[in-house]
Amino acid sequence: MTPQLAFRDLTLGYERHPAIHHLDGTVARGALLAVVGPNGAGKSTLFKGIVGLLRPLAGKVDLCGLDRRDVAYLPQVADIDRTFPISVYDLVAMGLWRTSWLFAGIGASARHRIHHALEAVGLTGFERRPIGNLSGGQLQRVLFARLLLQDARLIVLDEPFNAIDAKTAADLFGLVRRWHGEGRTILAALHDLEMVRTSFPEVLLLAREKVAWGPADDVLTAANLQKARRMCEAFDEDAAECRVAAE
Ligand SMILES: Nc1ncnc2c1ncn2[C@@H]1O[C@H](COP(=O)(O)OP(=O)(O)OP(=O)(O)O)[C@@H](O)[C@H]1O
Repeated sequence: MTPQLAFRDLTLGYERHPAIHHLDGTVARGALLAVVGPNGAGKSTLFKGIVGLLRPLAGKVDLCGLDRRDVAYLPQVADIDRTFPISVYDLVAMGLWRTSWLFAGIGASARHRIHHALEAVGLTGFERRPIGNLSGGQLQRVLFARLLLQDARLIVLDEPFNAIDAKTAADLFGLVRRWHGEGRTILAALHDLEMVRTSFPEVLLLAREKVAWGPADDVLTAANLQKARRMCEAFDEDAAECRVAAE
């Protein structure tokens, strides 16, 4: 197995209070990994650590030689400021930042790619709409169009199918399958365990630390899920500070 991402004794947290403790493990190149766990288990925190929005309190996230620009991130829709005055077209075009210099303008080939990305998510005709006027599902489609343009090797999706209808979820999961078929490495935080069981070969069950990691059927047992719930409920929000790695 060729590793694409590794956690090495990784501790992440806020104001030095740990939210993820001493996580170790390796994600293979081309993996399709679901990250599951109760509310507050640390899934979003882990993803923020992977994409560099959160600096480890201890340990390390190893991208195994990948440039950060080769990592694409879909934040939770709730984290997006929908009052920001930007059109669908411009938000999707931001997916090209790796290849286009934003202030240089967008050329014909880039316009073509944006058009195709919007078509792929079923939003042709929405180009000039401000994002504040979109439904939750439409906004999620726009964010997937942006991911399409990013063309990243490692894709991190935080609750990509939350609060959207079944048709939209199925359409967007079709894109995830396509990326998986192209050999990209995908991590997705999910609450729908049925979807995880049927569609994700590998699962990491988190409860502030690793509860289990492996094939879905081995990880999603009643005993493991109960253990994760108990661990989250028992977690001390004021747990001792972790020393910063650099100290
Ligand atoms: N910006 C922040 N500042 C302080 N604490 C935070 C911050 N963001 C998250 N936390 C805390 O870190 C812990 C892990 O939160 P996180 O959002 O990673 O969990 P999650 O598994 O993604 O939860 P959910 O399923 O509800 O989205 C929680 O106790 C949360 O309150």
